[in-house]
Amino acid sequence: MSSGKLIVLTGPSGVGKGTLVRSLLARHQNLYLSISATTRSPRGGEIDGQDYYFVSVPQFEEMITQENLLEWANYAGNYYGTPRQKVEEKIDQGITVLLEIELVGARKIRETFPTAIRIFILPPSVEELERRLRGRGTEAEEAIARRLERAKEELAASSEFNYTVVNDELEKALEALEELIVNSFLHE
Ligand SMILES: Nc1nc2c(ncn2[C@@H]2O[C@H](COP(=O)(O)OP(=O)(O)O)[C@@H](O)[C@H]2O)c(=O)[nH]1
Ligand SMILES: Nc1ncnc2c1ncn2[C@@H]1O[C@H](COP(=O)(O)OP(=O)(O)O)[C@@H](O)[C@H]1O
Repeated sequence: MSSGKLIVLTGPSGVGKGTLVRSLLARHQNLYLSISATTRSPRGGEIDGQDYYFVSVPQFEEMITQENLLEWANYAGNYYGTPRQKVEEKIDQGITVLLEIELVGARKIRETFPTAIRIFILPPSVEELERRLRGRGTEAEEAIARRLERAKEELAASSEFNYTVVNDELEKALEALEELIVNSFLHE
């Protein structure tokens, strides 16, 4: 059996990564989304072990020390990281794994997992990105400002990725992503 693929999705906060990933998983039951660990507080409606593993800073630092994370980063004041074991298990089983992670983590994966396909999701414009982020209504103004600041750095790095997809019309962006993922199966 051949190994599963690793697909990395990165893009600024508010661009629609979560929305796109949810739709992809609904349409393709054979994809596995890695659940990250984070020290950020859960948002209303988020479930521990489903959206994230919500952990304390000492717990997260222990995961780093024990080398339990495939990659990790500090983003807008909180730690985020990919638990290693599950991802490796799924790939060994021939299952395609999605990581939805920020830029520092995606760069790390490029080094440690060079066969990963790294896709950057772009907004139609910075104005629209800001509208989506505010429209989501999940962050306080200070957190929005930090995310927008970080968005500029991330957008400037989009050319480092294997592919970019503009999330203007959701359905079109989904089709473009599906195409890239399906192609990754064909070009072994
Ligand atoms: N490096 C890394 N980034 C992650 C991980 N999990 C989530 N992120 C990224 O952390 C950033 C903040 O995530 P979150 O607080 O859920 O906010 P949102 O993306 O605005 O909904 C996003 O860019 C996520 O893609 C992870 O395991 N590793
Ligand atoms: N193609 C799109 N057109 C308009 N709004 C979108 C589109 N994709 C996502 N959104 C909206 O933008 C907001 C941010 O999307 P979300 O998936 O939470 O982004 P991210 O996970 O990248 O931070 C949400 O309110 C979502 O419904």
